[in-house]
Amino acid sequence: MTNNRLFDDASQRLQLALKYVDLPDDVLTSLSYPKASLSISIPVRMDDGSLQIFQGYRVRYDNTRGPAKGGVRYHPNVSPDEVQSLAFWMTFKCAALNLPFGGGKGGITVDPKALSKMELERLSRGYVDAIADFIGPDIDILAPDVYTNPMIMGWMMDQYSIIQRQVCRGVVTGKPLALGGSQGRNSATGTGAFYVIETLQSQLDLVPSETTVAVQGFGNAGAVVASQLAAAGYRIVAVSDSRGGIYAPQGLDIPSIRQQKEASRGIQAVYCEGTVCSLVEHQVITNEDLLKLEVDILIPAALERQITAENADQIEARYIFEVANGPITSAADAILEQNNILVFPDILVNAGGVTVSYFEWVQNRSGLYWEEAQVQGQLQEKMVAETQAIWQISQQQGISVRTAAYVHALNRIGAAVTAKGTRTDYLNP
Ligand SMILES: NC(=O)C1=CN([C@@H]2O[C@H](COP(=O)(O)OP(=O)(O)OC[C@H]3O[C@@H](n4cnc5c(N)ncnc54)[C@H](O)[C@@H]3O)[C@@H](O)[C@H]2O)C=CC1
Ligand SMILES: O=C(O)CCC(=O)C(=O)O
Repeated sequence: MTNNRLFDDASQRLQLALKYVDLPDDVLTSLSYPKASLSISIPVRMDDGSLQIFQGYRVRYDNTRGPAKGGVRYHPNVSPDEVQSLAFWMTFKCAALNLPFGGGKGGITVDPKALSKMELERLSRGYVDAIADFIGPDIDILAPDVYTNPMIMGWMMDQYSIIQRQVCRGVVTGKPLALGGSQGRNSATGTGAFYVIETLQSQLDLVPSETTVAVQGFGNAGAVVASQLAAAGYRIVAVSDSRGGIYAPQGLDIPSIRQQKEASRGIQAVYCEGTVCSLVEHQVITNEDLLKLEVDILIPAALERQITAENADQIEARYIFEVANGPITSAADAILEQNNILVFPDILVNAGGVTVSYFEWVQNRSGLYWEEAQVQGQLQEKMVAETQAIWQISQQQGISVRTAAYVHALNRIGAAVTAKGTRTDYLNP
């Protein structure tokens, strides 16, 4: 059965994992609701002089292990339910990677492609004006997510600094380098996912030259993991963006697709409108077709709920690495498991982004900036260690890798919740 609320579905993963941890009921009780949720209206003066009001949100799901941390999404489908679910996932992601953060997330219901750059800047600054009392370098730290980027993070950091009357770099990560961003943050989500796959290469019997890969979503996360896998010799046979995709069994030329895409052309246009790549024989496919391809590795890297009870039986991949947040519903998980398709979960696979965000926050606070090699080295170290730990839990306890990742995260969150106690302990010792 499909849950209508994304959050109900998300919290099922927690219920499953609770069977494999030994934690007091207080832990589950305190993780059942977000700590705080904010809904705001953002008035924006449009270029034509009219006034438009946009709806925005920020949810602080949990902050037991540290300030809340998570991105801001600009998308027409952003809703309170989606933002709360994304903040919930951030809580477990930060714990799975042992980052000293809780989980948060934000969003604005908007189609950013329909706004001019000036309108986008006014919207982003308006969002920060409206949530300024709710965020801060020790409270809740913003970052990029779908359809937001370093330029927007720069505006947000600047607006917060204007409000505080001091430069506040640590309130936003994923900033441009010129404003205190970190080397490697822009590519960190895809690179982190690549390290997860690389770490499991021998356990999964992956020989790069014989391994085919399909990637749904060719943005910050998807394009980077596709590039890294292609550079390591994997055969990327299909990629897509919001307008659809392309499939070439002999393999696609990822660097030239990236180049064209960065020049603002859709994926299909790269091949179909006579560019450098047009000689490669290919088929135009839909996003739904891409998911059903017979490939070794499927990487959903776009939005949530792409693989559901309706299409899970048609998935032919051997392994799925979730680079997007929440691309598989819990009902689909059960079907995939029955069909022996191994799923590697979002809270591990896409955690490279928030890991380098943590490095950025550390650099901002210390005032000491790291070389690219130091960032990559520390990212790799963390991704490898936590991937191995989660894989081991999964093997030892005979549970899915997703449940193992939740068990791993829950043990850390549980220790913090227990150590902190609740205020009622003082009243009723
Ligand atoms: N940017 C980051 O650091 C992180 C992102 N993620 C997750 O990765 C996923 C992608 O995010 P980003 O790459 O940052 O976003 P992005 O805005 O850079 O790219 C999104 C990509 O998805 C495509 N897309 C949009 N709707 C689609 C649809 N219905 N079907 C297929 N493709 C579609 C877009 O055309 C674009 O290529 C999201 O689930 C996000 O939450 C997770 C961790 C960190
Ligand atoms: O970099 C961050 O703080 C969070 C990125 C994010 O939103 C995510 O991991 O889903």
